[in-house]
Amino acid sequence: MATPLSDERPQLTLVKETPETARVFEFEKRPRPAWMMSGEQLRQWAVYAKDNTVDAVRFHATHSPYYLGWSVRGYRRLCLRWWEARQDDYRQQLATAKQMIREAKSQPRGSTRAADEAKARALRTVLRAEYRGHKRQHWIRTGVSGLIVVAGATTAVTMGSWWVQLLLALAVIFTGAYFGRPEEPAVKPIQAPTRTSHLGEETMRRVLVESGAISEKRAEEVRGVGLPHTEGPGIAYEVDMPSGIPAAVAVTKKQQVAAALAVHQDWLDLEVGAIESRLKIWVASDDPFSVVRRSPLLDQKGEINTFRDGIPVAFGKRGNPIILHVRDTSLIVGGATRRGKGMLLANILLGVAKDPWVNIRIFDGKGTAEHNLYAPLMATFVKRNPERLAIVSRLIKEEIDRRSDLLDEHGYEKIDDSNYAEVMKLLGGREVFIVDELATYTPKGTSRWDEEITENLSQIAAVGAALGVLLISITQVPEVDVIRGRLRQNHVGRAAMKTESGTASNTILGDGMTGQGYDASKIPIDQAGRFWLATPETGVIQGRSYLVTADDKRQVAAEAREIREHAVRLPWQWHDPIEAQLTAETGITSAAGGPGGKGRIGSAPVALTLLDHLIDAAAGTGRDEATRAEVFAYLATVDDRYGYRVDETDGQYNARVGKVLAAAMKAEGLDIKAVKVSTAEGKEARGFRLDDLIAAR
Ligand SMILES: Nc1ncnc2c1ncn2[C@@H]1O[C@H](COP(=O)(O)OP(=O)(O)OP(=O)(O)O)[C@@H](O)[C@H]1O
Repeated sequence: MATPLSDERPQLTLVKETPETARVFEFEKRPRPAWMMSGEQLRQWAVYAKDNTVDAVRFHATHSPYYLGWSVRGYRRLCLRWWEARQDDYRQQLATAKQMIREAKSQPRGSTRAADEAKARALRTVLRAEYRGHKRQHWIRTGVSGLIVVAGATTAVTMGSWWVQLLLALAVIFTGAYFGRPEEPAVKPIQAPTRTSHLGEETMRRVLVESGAISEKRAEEVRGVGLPHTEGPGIAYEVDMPSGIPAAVAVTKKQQVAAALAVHQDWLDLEVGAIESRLKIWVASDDPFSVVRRSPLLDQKGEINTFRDGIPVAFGKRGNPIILHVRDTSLIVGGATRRGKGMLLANILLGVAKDPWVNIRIFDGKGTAEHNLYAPLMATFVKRNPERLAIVSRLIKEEIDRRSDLLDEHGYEKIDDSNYAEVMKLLGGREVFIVDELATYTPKGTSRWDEEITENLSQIAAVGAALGVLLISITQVPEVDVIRGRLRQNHVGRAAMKTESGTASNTILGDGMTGQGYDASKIPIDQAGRFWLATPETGVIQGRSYLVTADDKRQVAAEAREIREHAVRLPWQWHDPIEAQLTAETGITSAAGGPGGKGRIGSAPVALTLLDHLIDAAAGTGRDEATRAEVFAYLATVDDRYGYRVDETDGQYNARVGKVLAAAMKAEGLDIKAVKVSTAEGKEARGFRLDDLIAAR
């Protein structure tokens, strides 16, 4: 018995498998517009369309004076076209035929001349006939279309109602306007707008999402507050973050925000606004420190009260002046060589020089001529003399005690704006005590007095400010053995010019500052004078000092001299207890730079080398370089061998002192080559650059 076929077995068939029917391509369903699907949407659409129409009518109505102008231009263009069509290029062709006749006539008599002339004349005749025909045709076409237009218009005007006339008038204007459209687009597209110039709500949404401060789905919740507006060289704006997200989140993403805006993070300010969720942003589309600015003090005449008003020494990111209150913040300025420490000091000096109540005392450890111009104003001015610094710093410490007692005796708690004038008279002014180049004085082993100097300066920095004694220390060697821990800590204000390394930057600004983004080693090399400043009043900010030229210094020194003379505050006009004591102890004064007026004083000055003199000579020109002639002239003031001899010609003099200099340089082991420099008149000459000389030191 045959077993029944199991269900699982495939059915056998003799017919080949039928191929699958070809798939019909399926279109995606066409989406229907929302207004078709719902009455509500349709009503909205109608309102929208109506508003648009009203807007369009209003816009075009207010622009009708333009369209009338276009229309006039359009009809003029049509007339020109009509005239050109009438001429076609027959005139040109006729002119060519006439030229051909002239050329044929100019040929020598003969068969070719006659034949060429005949051919040209025949051509002219044919062209004239064709031209006449063309003009006739043109007139007929003009006549017919003109007749239709005139008849139609007359009928419409005479028989049509007012709206037909209106339509006709509009058609006339429209036709003219159409042909009279301006050839250039009326509004030129703004040229390559920078991304930052579009700072607004939309940009901020994108930027905050791209920087990772908020998620994409919350971007719509970012709201602009007020309008983006220009502030200094950039644009300022405020936005409210989505609820629950503090603005501080965006502030921590400064680098990413800067990247999203396509700017450097130094060109950007991010701050938390009046409420936690409000973000204040300021951004420039270019480096705000790439410019050089002049001190506003140079235009200010008369005396200055630096205690009350401070000194504008630099400009900030937004072009705003950075005011240094030389009042209760001792300051340390550090940075690599030629990076602008001296320029910041020059700005401070502009202010204090014109404040008659400030006793300026400078200990210049570099020994250059940088401060010589101010010498006549200075209560104390000494170059490279550690022993004298040790004495003066001790005397200033004693002066602090004297001041404290005096204030106490007279019932003053401290110096402030209300008692300023009386207290100044009582104390004999404020002290601004500047040590320019700590490395000459404080590192271990530089002199017998290094410990004493470091200790005295640390104490003055710590307690002096409250009693009107302010210390400003400068160093190009920001290393811990130069600015020993206590000395640095006691300087409340710190300014770091470009440094060689992040460690050097931290030595000035404080440990861990690079980690927070305050790294002076990252300051661009081509922006001398730029710095990070940390003071209690300013917080940590960036700035660039104003440029002060040698001429500016001269001008200010002269003004300051008058101001101080008038106020009876020039060094010899008032009793200075510190200089009196110093003279008693050492037998020599250093008021106004001492007897020579250049700060070279004392029984044991650091011996000045030839290199010191060369540096003085180059710095003294105000151009940071000196020609050989200028160097010789300077050396002649310190060494007789460089002076002119009787009967010596210029050539002989130059040859002789050139040899003396070469021999002296060799003896000191100085290997500095004379290079091309500019003279004061801008010509070329051989000489020495200050940078090279300082590098040699
Ligand atoms: N704010 C500034 N704007 C423009 N140029 C500046 C500025 N500051 C400094 N410079 C330029 O840099 C040069 C060096 O500046 P400065 O003499 O102040 O440096 P320094 O750090 O004191 O040098 P040194 O190491 O010799 O003490 C200046 O001669 C000037 O040309």
